[in-house]
Amino acid sequence: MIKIEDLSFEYTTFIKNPGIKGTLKDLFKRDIKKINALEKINLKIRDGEMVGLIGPNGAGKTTLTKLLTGILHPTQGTILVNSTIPSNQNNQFLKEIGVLFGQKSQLSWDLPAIDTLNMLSKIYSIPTDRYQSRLQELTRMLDVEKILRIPVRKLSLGQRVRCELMCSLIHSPKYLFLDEPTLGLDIVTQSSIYKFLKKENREHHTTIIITSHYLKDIEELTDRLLIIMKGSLVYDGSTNDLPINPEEFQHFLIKYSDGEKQKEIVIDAKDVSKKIEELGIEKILSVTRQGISLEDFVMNLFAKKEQNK
Ligand SMILES: Nc1ncnc2c1ncn2[C@@H]1O[C@H](COP(=O)(O)OP(=O)(O)OP(=O)(O)O)[C@@H](O)[C@H]1O
Repeated sequence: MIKIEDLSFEYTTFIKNPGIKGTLKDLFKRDIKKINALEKINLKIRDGEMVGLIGPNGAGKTTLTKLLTGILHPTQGTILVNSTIPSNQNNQFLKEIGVLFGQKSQLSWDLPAIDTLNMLSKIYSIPTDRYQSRLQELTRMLDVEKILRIPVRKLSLGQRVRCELMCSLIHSPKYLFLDEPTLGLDIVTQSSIYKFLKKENREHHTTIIITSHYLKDIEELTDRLLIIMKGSLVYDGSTNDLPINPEEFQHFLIKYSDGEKQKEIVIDAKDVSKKIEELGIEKILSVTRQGISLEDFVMNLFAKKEQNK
């Protein structure tokens, strides 16, 4: 169980004064600026739940993930993950969590992923037979047989993300924290990763908390949605209970070739297949999902709530 009570977090930064005079002044006295990243968050997540955390840039999603994994210590309030305070970072706690930050890599650029995995098995003291069977299971589920022994620098982004997921899960953690794991991936790879995560959750009862900018992705993956805006939790509920249909905000960018020129068109999700058919599949260069504007979405959500009062 994850239990968060009255959690607030404030970053303290130093203001850099401009020019040489400013730099000299900074040597003697630094001006401090406080940023409220999270304010009074209360939340409970049961073991085995899959929860989606969404919010616009700067909402506080990464800060919350860092607090849950013990990288940051709360300014106020408490967090308990399986009755442990994450920022105490005891060894048992570290064995119970898996983390994947989309923009940070656990893999070594010049080494094949299998070397990192072997190293992690030692760090987590996984018994050899358990390590081998988990390695086989993840290799099969993530379809990485052919890429585990290739230096990471030669892999595509999608292949790298699959190897990163292996590293986050090799020690069979009870809690998996994913911060934008599918950033930059095409739709097919995204949905194969989501399929994998659902399976991992179902078969191992792993609690998964996944952060994204995209409401639609979270809707496909989880039943419970948390929306965070400017450091506050503004929605905690089932994706089915959302008073508006997220499809309304979903659109795709289709790039296609029109003779010699490359063209592009933005289109509603519901019209995508019709448009592809119309243009002719052979002309399609790429189809990318465009994130909804979360601000629009949340504004709409609350506008509807106000209307219903
Ligand atoms: N190291 C830091 N020092 C100072 N302020 C920070 C730091 N990291 C984040 N912030 C600020 O805290 C707030 C929350 O940031 P956070 O990265 O948690 O948001 P986010 O929802 O993850 O955003 P994004 O989707 O852009 O990653 C923002 O105002 C951000 O500018």
